[in-house]
Amino acid sequence: MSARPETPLLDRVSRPSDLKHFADAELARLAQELRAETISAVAETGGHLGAGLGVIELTVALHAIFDTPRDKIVWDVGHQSYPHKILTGRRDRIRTIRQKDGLSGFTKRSESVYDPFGAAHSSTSISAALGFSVARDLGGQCEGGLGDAVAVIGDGAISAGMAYEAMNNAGHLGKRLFVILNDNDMSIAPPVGAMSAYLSRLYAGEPFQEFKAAAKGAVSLLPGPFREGAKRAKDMLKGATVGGTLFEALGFSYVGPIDGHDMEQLLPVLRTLHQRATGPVLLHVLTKKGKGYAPAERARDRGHATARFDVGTGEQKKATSNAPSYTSVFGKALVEQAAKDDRIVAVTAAMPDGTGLNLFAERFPSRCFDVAIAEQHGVTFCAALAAGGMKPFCVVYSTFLQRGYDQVVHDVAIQRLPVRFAIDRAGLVGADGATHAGSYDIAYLANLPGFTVMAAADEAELKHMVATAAAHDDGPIAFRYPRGEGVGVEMPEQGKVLEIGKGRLIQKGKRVALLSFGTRLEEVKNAAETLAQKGVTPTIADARFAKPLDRDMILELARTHEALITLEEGAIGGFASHVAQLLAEEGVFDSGLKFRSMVLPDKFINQASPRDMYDSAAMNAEHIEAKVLDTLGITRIGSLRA
Ligand SMILES: Cc1ncc(C[n+]2csc(CCOP(=O)(O)OP(=O)(O)O)c2C)c(N)n1
Ligand SMILES: CC(=O)[C@@H](O)[C@H](O)COP(=O)(O)O
Ligand SMILES: [Mg+2]
Repeated sequence: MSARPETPLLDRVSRPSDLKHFADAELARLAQELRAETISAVAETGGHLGAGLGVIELTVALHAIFDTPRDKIVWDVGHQSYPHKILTGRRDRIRTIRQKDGLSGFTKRSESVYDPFGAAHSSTSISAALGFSVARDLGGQCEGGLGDAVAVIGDGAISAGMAYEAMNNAGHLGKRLFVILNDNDMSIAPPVGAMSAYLSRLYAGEPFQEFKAAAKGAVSLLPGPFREGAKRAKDMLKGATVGGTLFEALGFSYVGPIDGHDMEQLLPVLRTLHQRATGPVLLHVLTKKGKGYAPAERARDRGHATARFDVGTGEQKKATSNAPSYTSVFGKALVEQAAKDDRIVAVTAAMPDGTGLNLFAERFPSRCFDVAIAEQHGVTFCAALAAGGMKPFCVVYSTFLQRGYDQVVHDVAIQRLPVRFAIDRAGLVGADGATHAGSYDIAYLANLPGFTVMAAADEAELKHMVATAAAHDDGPIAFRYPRGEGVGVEMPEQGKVLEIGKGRLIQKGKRVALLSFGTRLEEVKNAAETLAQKGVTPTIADARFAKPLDRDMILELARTHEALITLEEGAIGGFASHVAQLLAEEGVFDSGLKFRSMVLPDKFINQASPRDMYDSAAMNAEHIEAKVLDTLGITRIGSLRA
């Protein structure tokens, strides 16, 4: 472990109000200490590094000028909030971030009064800040009080429609509200789209340099609101406003762009805005993702997310893997299918690397579309691609597909369009916690008429499902697979097209049948080994499909066993509900089948390792074993219940 940095000024900060006693030069030095502390902490824990390093100065300046927790700072996504957490009384726990029982990697209301609004999915901050402003003006009350509201939103996050819905509303209402556009010209990958190009144009011209000089000149004159300084500051705001920006058309005063790492610009400009704003203001701040830590600045993703690392060298401490990741298996399998069929196209919403589509983009650049953070648009775009005779793969994390659910129902399912949904990060994902859990897709897709829903039990199955989806033209089809590496099974040369609605028998046993949907199958096999030592040999089946169900196989399992237990990495209302519905309708319960389901519990599970999270969900091998024994009346499971 590297030595902790010397932080004499930061050591004097236990809450943001302590910053009020610092002179501007001290605030600038404090920012450097905060940067060193952030690097040192993330080196120990891993996590989102680059975004936080890019907003160090902004974080200090906001807390020095605004009055939190009365004023509400809403960090979009929240992955850049580590420095904010350090300044807001959580420094002593910052080295627990993203760990079991530790701080969340995002802002979280239950964690601190200084996190007025939780996040993790992007582009919600302006809506939330506007809500606080309106509540304030209507006399609302909340913990910490209600003062100003400040949304800090990145250039990536501001690509999403929701941000414009909020600005449209805010511009109309005209209430005092601060939006800080943190423009580092990066999303997770380099940003794409016309909006990104537009933002670049805003700072391509000269005003930036003029503004810098004006801001520096104003330092000695501020803060007296009615003295010469005020006049200079006001002139500065007027002069900096680039006429005719999109933001002005939406009813905001646009200010900037300013250098977000230069406290001599940030402090006076923010002070001026704080003193004088009467309506919605958008301050455009230019920053560098990963700022101040060379390995992050150099990295392709600017240190967006990192494993634990050595501070001196920047070398990350990654565990070696024994099997390929599901994501890479998917990426390669899709390239193989696309090489045979030029109607296959692929769509990602700002996650080309995370979804493995980078491989596809390299090979078929004209058939791969990064639509930016715009899941809703991405889904409808795919629907029309399908209507136009293409074979679109909408490749998305389970949790982010939630954003596009109406589009899934209205544009895809109702029109029965053959969009292929490749759903990565299915189930519990680990360090990102509850906001990123892929818990709901089985339930929210399998309830849609005409949808085919599959889950891969291992990486070979995933390859087959890619082939199956490519071949499936009869309506929408989805297949899900988890974060992380596969189980190390032998990989087939070719993906084979699976028969729709047919599962597979893995092991024939007696008394109890374990019907698994997805990658719990490995845990089921492990449980079966231990059960065998206790004289119980379960039948094991892989359902493959939650919709359509393999009715014949399920009814046969029910007919030939005393007990049937389903398993899935999803919330209540998914695969098990469909099986239960089938069994009920077929009258199977009338003859006394013992039916149990192992689903995610009805609670949000905080971050931990995936294994620990499945432990708290009571869904690992030992829980399966206990469930079998309990169901068969062999022993009770009390001690293993979640
Ligand atoms: C709805 C949604 N889609 C995708 C993501 C994944 N994601 C997290 S951060 C991020 C990039 C955000 O870029 P930006 O807002 O510019 O912030 P920066 O990291 O550059 O500071 C993405 C795509 C998300 N959190 N939410
Ligand atoms: C903040 C955010 O939403 C992403 O950075 C997310 O943490 C990525 O998750 P993976 O590490 O699973 O790609
Ligand atoms: Mg950015």
